[in-house]
Amino acid sequence: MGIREDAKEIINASIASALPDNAVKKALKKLPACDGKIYLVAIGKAAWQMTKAAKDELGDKITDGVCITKYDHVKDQIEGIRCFEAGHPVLDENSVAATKEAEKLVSGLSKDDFVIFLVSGGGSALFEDPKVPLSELQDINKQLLSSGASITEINTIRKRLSNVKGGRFAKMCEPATVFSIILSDIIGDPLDMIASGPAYPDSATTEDATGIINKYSLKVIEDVKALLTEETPKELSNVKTIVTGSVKQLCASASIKAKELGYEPIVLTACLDCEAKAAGQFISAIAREHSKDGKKLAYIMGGETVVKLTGKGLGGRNQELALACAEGIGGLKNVCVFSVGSDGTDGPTDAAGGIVDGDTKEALLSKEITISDVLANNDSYNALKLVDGLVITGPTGTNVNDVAVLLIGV
Ligand SMILES: O=C(O)C(=O)CO
Repeated sequence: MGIREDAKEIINASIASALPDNAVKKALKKLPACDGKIYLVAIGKAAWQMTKAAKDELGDKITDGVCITKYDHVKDQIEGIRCFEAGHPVLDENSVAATKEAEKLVSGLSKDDFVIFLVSGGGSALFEDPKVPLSELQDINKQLLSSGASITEINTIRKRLSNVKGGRFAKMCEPATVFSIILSDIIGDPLDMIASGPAYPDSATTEDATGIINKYSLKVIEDVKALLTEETPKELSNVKTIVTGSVKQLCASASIKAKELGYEPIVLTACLDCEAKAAGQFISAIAREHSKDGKKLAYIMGGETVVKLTGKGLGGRNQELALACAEGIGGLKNVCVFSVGSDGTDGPTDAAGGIVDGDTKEALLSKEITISDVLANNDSYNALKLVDGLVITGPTGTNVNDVAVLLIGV
């Protein structure tokens, strides 16, 4: 089998291991006895998959439920659950309409009732009842997403402009108990930041929020500035939280599969969070150093890089990482690098990420395309498409960050 086929096996195995089904079922076995009714609200890119697992586990014990996920992520109807699709990475009117359904579901509950709240990344855009006009919030989200701000910084702002984020959804559920199961897609599992923490006390402060606006020179209206000075709930007494899945698991599975395929796996980090281009350059330096070692090696990195948009092209952080790497590994015959998002969508594209090898740079040059120009225009999708460099998985049903692997053959 060739090195690219090995790469594809590692991609499939690591994503499959990060599916939330078993984790959700296991967590629900810890659900205390309930004297009232059980409701379900699920948000995020993995919401459908998590809801399906919950329904399989609890069946008719769920009185009613709302599942909100990204477009094309509802795989089928789930009996007794209303599934909605909405805009991501920037929210839209469907995000707001679906969120209103969830709000209605949890209003007027009793202290004996339970809300099973299934949270996954992507929830910030999909689950929203804005405190500012939708168009204003969409504009701020676009500015934040292209600024190079980290997800923690982005969500610190989002929380203050929302009626459901930053612990406020849990407040709406009072006096019912919220049983929150969180699939982590942020490095270090900061529970208040994943999907902007609708059921977790906010650790960030108004000073943090204002600092972020200044740091990235964001243009915001006066109403927004005023909201940033309002504090979010710092304590919640009705929430029990279980965190499942993470990028560490994604890396561990990549490592197991690589070993099975005869590579010596080296997990370098599960918290890669620099600029995508820088990560690609770094990985290519490792490739140049070790490509002549005469051993099959697999360097594994998990995390979530960032992209500071300078151009108008199409791409995503994983595709940029892979393409940046292609520049530095050009000519190395025994090397392949991929970077994929476990959710199956990288940026606003239909690709999960990118895959490159020592021939990629030459293949692009033969089409008069230089990698530096493509990166300057953030157009990695269109370049990789021309050289069989896209990894397409479709929506995977999970969301636990990204994994990048450098494979060195003999
Ligand atoms: O906030 C989100 O929606 C994220 O994707 C990070 O959890």
